[in-house]
Amino acid sequence: MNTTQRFDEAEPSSSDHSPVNQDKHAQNPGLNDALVSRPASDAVTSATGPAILELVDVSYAYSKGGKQILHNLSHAFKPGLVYAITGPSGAGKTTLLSLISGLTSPTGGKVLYQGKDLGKQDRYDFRSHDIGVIFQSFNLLPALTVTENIVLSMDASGKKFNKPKQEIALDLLEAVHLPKEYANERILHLSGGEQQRVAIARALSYDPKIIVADEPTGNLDLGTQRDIMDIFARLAHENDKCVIIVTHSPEVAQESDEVFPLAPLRRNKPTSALRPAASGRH
Ligand SMILES: Nc1ncnc2c1ncn2[C@@H]1O[C@H](COP(=O)(O)OP(=O)(O)OP(=O)(O)O)[C@@H](O)[C@H]1O
Repeated sequence: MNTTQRFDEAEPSSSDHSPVNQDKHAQNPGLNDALVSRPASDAVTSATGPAILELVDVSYAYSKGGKQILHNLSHAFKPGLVYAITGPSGAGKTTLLSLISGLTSPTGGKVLYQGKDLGKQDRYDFRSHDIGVIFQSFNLLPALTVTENIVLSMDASGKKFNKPKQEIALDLLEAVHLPKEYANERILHLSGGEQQRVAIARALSYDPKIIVADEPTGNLDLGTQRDIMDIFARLAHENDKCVIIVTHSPEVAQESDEVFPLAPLRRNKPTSALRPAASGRH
């Protein structure tokens, strides 16, 4: 487990095209196939390898009000693990997710992606290829169908895929345990839990290395919550993704490999205590 603090704000990204992700236009290797069919015994983890994302003395103050939210946070996020960012309301969890996903830049310190300063990379490119974000409100387009929502993200990524996007979308539905009959259903006709699964499928559609989710199990029943967590665990442990989840749920924190608790800045100084993986897997 982990103890830390928080950070950042929303400003346009700089566009220094660092050669960070050399394979970003490579063919999609078929994450969905692996996620559907790979037996648990084949689990792969590179959790002992280098960090894919790193916070280095990250601080953040919103320009409006100037209140500092995060102060000198440092932490390494590795592929192959599920991380839970926890903390009371207002501690800065969503702010931290904005920094990690390149939506905002720290006002102090750096976020490194594959060892290089994210602030000096093309953050649009990062967001459309390298990180999949699952928002609390899903952010799906209600007038479009399930498949159309997924394919839209694939189109926006500019990646080449090794089979038709519609087929990949169907495989992704299977991966998130949504019946294929839902493919042509409009988003508005789906329940909250079903929309959450579509949001996950969409985030996976261009095979990002990092997946972040803001309260992905909020308002879901326990069975659905467990299933969603199982999907995230398989993405990390079998597909070597770095999964970062913001949650208020003790169950979700318990099922993650590492917990990164944020304390409100005014009350507590930054800390760096880590909780060991719940399962002892790593
Ligand atoms: N755009 C903004 N401008 C100024 N202050 C903001 C802005 N967005 C958030 N804040 C403040 O930053 C602090 C952290 O907000 P944030 O949403 O990151 O917390 P959180 O831990 O995700 O909370 P919750 O669990 O309630 O979602 C809060 O005090 C909030 O009022």
